Amino acid sequence: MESDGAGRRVLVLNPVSGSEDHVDDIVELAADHGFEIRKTEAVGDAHRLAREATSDADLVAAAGGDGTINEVVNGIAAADALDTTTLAVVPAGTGNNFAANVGVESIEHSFAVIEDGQRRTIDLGVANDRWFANSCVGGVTAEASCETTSEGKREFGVLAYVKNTLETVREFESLPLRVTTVEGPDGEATESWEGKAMFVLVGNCRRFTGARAAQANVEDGLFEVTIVEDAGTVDLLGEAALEGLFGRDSTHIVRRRAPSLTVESLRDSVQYSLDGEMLSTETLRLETNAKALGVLVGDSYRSNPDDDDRWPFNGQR
Ligand SMILES: Nc1ncnc2c1ncn2[C@@H]1O[C@H](COP(=O)(O)OP(=O)(O)OP(=O)(O)O)[C@@H](O)[C@H]1O
Repeated sequence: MESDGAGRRVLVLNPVSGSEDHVDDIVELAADHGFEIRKTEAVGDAHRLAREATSDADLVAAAGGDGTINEVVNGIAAADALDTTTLAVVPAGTGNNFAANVGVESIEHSFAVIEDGQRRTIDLGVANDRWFANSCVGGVTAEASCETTSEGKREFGVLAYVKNTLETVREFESLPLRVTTVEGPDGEATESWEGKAMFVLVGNCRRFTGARAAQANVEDGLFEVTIVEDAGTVDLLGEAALEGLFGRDSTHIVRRRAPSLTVESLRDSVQYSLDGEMLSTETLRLETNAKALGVLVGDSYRSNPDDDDRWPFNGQR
């Protein structure tokens, strides 16, 4: 039921995300919870439908995977309605990374969160002129992300992520890049890294560590940046080699925290994946927009995951 005093509720539904068997359940639950339902029919519809919805709805739910959420966030931003809109997520994609990171476990659970969840104001990222909620990844990961298996998409650690990606790619050329991170509020210095990278992983809501815990601090105005350097002739698919590469003593991983950064290709255009949506460019400028959007979150969401998790920056690893 629509709660007292609430404005209109619109649910943008991608009927072809994930295993495509979610439509009936979501339509029924959404109607029970007072939502008007707008189904997408093609790529780009979720953006348009969300943009249109903001003119008279203050709660917009995105039902689909990370790509659908990305379009909905961009639609809300295009309507200049980030300040006045609350986003809810109904996980109906393959990996549902963003939903997991904000503590939303299933379709049924998402409607419980819509009624009783907490509203947190989270950071969003902007990459050139496109918004993203979860992560921006460049390099082989981006090119391979559409081939990644659903099981692989649920693996969160950088080790599993990189291994899974490399298994889907036979030949890979590393990227000559310059990554310049800008100084942050907690003493982070402006730093420039230049070299050959296999991956550049920029997490807003998502972190890429050796651990499986996936949620980054999404209220701190900072990205968590992980550069995986080209490891040369190592057999990358060997488990032991990967442990050596990406383990705690690794010299092949560069980590930074920064409110903004620039990734410049020293060769051709690079493919980036923004929450799974592709962008190709030579120069990518990334900025956090601190506390940009209200999102309904479940109980397992942590405003500061470092309080109960270990992260390389807090000196515990
Ligand atoms: N009706 C439609 N027909 C075809 N494509 C659509 C339609 N509606 C949305 N799309 C596109 O489907 C793509 C994939 O959707 P989405 O990322 O939400 O699901 P997924 O890939 O199954 O899940 P995840 O990204 O969480 O792994 C998006 O790029 C979106 O633009």
